Amino acid sequence: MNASPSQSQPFINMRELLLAMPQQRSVSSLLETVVEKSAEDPFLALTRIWLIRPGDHCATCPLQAQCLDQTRCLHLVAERYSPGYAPSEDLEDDYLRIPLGVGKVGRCAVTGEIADTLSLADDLDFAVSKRWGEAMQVIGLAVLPVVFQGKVLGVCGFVPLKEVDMEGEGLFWGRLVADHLAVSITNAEAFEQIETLNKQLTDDYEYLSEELVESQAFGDIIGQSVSLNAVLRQIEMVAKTDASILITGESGTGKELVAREVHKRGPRWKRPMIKVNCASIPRDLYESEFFGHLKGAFTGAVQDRKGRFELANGGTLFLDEVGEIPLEVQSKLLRVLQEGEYERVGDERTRTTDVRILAATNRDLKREVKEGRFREDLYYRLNVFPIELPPLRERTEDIPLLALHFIEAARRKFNQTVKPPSRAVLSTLQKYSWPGNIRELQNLVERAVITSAAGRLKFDLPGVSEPRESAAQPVSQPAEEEVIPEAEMRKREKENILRALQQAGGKIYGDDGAAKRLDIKPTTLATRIKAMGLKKQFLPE
Ligand SMILES: Nc1ncnc2c1ncn2[C@@H]1O[C@H](COP(=O)(O)OP(=O)(O)OP(=O)(O)O)[C@@H](O)[C@H]1O
Repeated sequence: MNASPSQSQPFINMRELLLAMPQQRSVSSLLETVVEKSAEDPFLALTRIWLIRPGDHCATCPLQAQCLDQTRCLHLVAERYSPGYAPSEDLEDDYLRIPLGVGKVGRCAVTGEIADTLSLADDLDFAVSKRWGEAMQVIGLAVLPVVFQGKVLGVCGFVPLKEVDMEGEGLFWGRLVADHLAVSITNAEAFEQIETLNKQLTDDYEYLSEELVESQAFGDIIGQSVSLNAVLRQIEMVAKTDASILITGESGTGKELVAREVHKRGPRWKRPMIKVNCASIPRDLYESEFFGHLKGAFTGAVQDRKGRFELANGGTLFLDEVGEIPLEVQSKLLRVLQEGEYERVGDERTRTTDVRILAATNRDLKREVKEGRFREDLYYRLNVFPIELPPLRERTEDIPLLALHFIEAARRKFNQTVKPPSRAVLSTLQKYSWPGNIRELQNLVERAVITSAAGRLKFDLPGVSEPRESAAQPVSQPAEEEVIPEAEMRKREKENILRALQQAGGKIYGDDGAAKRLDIKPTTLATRIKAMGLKKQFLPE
């Protein structure tokens, strides 16, 4: 039993409670606060709160016939016994749901009026256990409606001890708590709604941004060859990490394009990707280019200048033609890559930077290492994840697509009307060996568009007589690949999601959830499920 409350001041906690209530941002924390603070009051044995909620057991409720509203009833949403008053045995649980209009609590919810508090027998009607009440010698159950702007939200029940003047001071505090509770519930519900809407907005935003990225996925990188697809998969895999990447391949194979794609899809996409063309820097200016300089540090340093590492801080630094960096600069580069520290030329102050390094070269860096022209430790630093771009002659399937892509781009750029090339022309383009790779193809197409007469493209392939336009059909589609209509795509996406949900037993989150199987974020999946109206079928109620 509780220590005698006679020395304590009744309802002392209630003042604190009144201050704490409006600060709660969720209904559950609010209810917890009320019952917790009330339980600390030495004059209360038990506090219970019921709120009106949709009826969930109406069909099996034994009191259904007496219920005045067969769709809603009072749900016990919070309760707390004061220390020393907890029942030692399992009690009947009739009070978990109370029909509107039934018993003292149910009547209070209908009339919105404070019920008489001192009749023990009635008090215990469907509200607290009679056995427990008698054993604890409580005087009854004070029942107060929780009313906001004339609408009854629920009922508060306080079980006071004998010492309490429940008709006077007790009633006063009880009323204050119930009234504050009504306002605080309404506020907390509004907060919860705002939170839900906010979350939904964030999810929608995330989803839409993802959709946008997906719709632009590799939008700039054209090609469907097996070797290019392998590169695209590598990009997809590594872009999300912060790993350094060494992109190798002949000149004009798209190394810079790949670097841009990696940056765009990486964690630093909001910050810039700074490019340094290491082949175009004069030998004695490398340091200044990388790390910056102070005014007067050398002849020509007329003002302070930031280096590329400083500019790229927080973002990505793309070291193009990295194999051209002289040995003496390589050690300084290694230091900044290892420790993130560097000094501007002419400055003693050590600065720090945080950059993701993407490097590209058309040299065989391994051989450069072997022959002592490239530091081995730097090579391994840069080559955490290698991506090798195949030359165009090894992916000739991509040539028609690329040619059409460049024709369209050049047509718009130079505002020219051109006829699509015939299959015969595309086939000739495919047979050419393209020493200059995609850049060469692009240049050739641009020239053809500029010099086209009456819309007829004239490709000037070195060493090849002019490819003849046959009378055959012009090619509008480069390959015989199936084009899937939008509605069909949506259908397939929906089926795929359903399949994943079925396999995951309706579970979205977690390692065995559907989102993992689809390799998308659970929030994204949840939004899609909602948008596709799949919720009812697959989500747990
Ligand atoms: N798969 C592709 N789809 C569309 N355009 C491409 C593709 N690959 C390369 N290009 C285009 O070809 C040109 C050369 O590409 P890029 O500059 O990325 O090559 P690179 O390998 O970095 O060349 P270099 O070694 O000379 O620096 C660019 O205009 C680029 O946009």
